[in-house]
Amino acid sequence: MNHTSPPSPFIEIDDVHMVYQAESGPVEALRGINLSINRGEFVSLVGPSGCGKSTLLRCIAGLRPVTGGRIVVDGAPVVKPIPKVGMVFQTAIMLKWRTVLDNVLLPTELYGLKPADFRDRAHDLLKLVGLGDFAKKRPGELSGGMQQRASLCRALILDPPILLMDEPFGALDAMTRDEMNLELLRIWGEQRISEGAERKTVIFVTHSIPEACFLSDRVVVMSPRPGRVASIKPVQLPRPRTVATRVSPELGRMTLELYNDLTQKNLETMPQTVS
Ligand SMILES: Nc1ncnc2c1ncn2[C@@H]1O[C@H](COP(=O)(O)OP(=O)(O)OP(=O)(O)O)[C@@H](O)[C@H]1O
Repeated sequence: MNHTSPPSPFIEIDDVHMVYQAESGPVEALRGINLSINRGEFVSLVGPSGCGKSTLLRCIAGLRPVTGGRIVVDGAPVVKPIPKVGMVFQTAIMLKWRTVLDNVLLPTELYGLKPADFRDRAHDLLKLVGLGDFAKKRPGELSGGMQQRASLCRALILDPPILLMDEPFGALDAMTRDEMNLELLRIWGEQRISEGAERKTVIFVTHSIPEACFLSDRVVVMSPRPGRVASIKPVQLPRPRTVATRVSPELGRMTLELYNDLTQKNLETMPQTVS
């Protein structure tokens, strides 16, 4: 008999509830979330505004304690902020008086490490995202897209196995956003920063269904608040995904399916265009 059990998921979200104690009274943000994510998987979260996507990311990172259930990362329950995580937010929060390089190196200081030991890696990462010549510039001299690239480098500086991204490209223009999608996929799996490095596990929050489909292995659709998992869709588009993938009928079909899931309507039969 074969007693080998399948490997346990890298991130396990087990019946998670989260209630904020706001001044106006309790706000139930998450109700009974169950989700297992494997090592190296790229998972997107989509759902209506206020359904708890950011809350779930914060709980996974250990920045917010759950009020029910539990989250286990790499076998250990999350009870405080975990260093295994790099976070990227909608706007690149950069310290404007520091150079781009010193902004990228910030997490080393926060964790009491020597920034000098990470300088080479910071330069490599900046080169990887096309900012090799901007290390000495101040953030104010960079465009929004460039700043977001730099904040991606900052999230990657300690080489965390998990990347949590909260609408990271939502504030960018459409062309830059498309470029950043490709950049992210390249960093995630199609080019490793160091030989033998493991593919990162990514959880990506977005309001854009086509973006979620384009990037992910699976898309998790959340219901309106209190957030629950409404459906989980595997994305079977081949990798590497390219500009051609973006205009493929398969991506269109998948996007429509997810719109239908989200809106609980069959948009295919409605006299309107989906953009
Ligand atoms: N610090 C807080 N105190 C009280 N309520 C909060 C707090 N943060 C979030 N909430 C509430 O919890 C719910 C979920 O918020 P959250 O930001 O996680 O949603 P979201 O899905 O990320 O929204 P969006 O898509 O608009 O960014 C919302 O109703 C929000 O008002």
